[in-house]
Amino acid sequence: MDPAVKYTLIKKEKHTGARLGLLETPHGTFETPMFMPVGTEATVKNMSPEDLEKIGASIILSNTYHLWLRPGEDIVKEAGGLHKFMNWNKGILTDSGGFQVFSLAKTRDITEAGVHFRNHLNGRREFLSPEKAIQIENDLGPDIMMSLDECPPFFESYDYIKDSVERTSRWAERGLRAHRNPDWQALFGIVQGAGFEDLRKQSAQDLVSMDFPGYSIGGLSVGESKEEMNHVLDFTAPFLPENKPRYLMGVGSADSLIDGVIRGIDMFDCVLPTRIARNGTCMTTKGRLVVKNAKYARDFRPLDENCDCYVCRNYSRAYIRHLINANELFGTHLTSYHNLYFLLKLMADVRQSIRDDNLLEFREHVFEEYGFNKK
Ligand SMILES: O=c1[nH]cnc2cc3nc(NCc4cccs4)[nH]c3cc12
Repeated sequence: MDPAVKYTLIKKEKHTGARLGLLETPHGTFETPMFMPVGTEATVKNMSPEDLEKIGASIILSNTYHLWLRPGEDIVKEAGGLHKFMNWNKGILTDSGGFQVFSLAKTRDITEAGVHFRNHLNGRREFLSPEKAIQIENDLGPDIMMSLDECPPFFESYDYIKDSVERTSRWAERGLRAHRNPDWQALFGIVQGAGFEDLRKQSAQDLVSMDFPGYSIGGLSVGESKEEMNHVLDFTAPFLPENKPRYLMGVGSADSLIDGVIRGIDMFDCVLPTRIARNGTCMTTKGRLVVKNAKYARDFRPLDENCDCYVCRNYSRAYIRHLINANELFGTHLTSYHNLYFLLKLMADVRQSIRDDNLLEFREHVFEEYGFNKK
């Protein structure tokens, strides 16, 4: 049986662990490394599918937790699945809900069977098991889906993390058994283990022994420093097979994306570009620009003078500032469009620097110009 998703390693960058790859999915073949915009409730906020296509988005995310609670996976299934429901014909990946339960739900209790929590919308008691998460993702119909895992606090005790890793591995096994559509939906295992090298190794080895078509590295971008995240990636990525995609969950700033690619990561997602856009903060090649700031009231330059996106070619800081301050939805559309373009363009430049074997020079340019070296 053909796997739902096939990764081909095209080229290794000469001086780092970076890889140029191709990810074949039932909805197209896409280049990696890639950034995946987040569309939590079956829409990338303030963006149309046409605009997402225009800026080069290949795979977008939606969330099992949110769509299960509202509108219900049954409605999405009846619509013909997520691609039809949201009119997106390229790749879709769903997270499994565990992380959202821990970051959104009120009161939650984790047991071997699964996680009990109160629905953040109506306060009702809910229960999510590894099997239930897989059933929801099978019904939603994404190309790539995640096993139910526990994303523990990064600074928990060794014993807590060890127990959590072992339960996450048992849940991954249960998810594999419950998965109904392995020929057109690729189930990824999620490696946990916080900052402990031996637990990251144990988690990776458990999941690799189950032969998933791809692996996520979870438990990061949860408040630890960028140095700590990079250190965990240094020793975790090599535990994963070279011929499978590696997905770092929740990472989406220019510096972290580049440092993740250097350490062998192929796929990234983050709410950051669209979340900060909603309060008028823009990513630019000269650092962050808070466009609602009064100093831009008469600034008729584009958000970013080095950007060739539709927004930067047609609208000024003064106009976008006005829209954001007037709570005009078009304003957040423009800032969201630009921020997503910025990260997708950055990843295109990263892929080119892998082809040219000059990723470290590109990193230096970005860190210097975009202001990441400033202490
Ligand atoms: O271990 C994980 N398992 C399943 N999903 C995740 C999603 C994740 N997203 C972040 N960080 C990005 C954030 C988004 C919102 C608050 S933090 N870290 C994450 C870790 C996990």
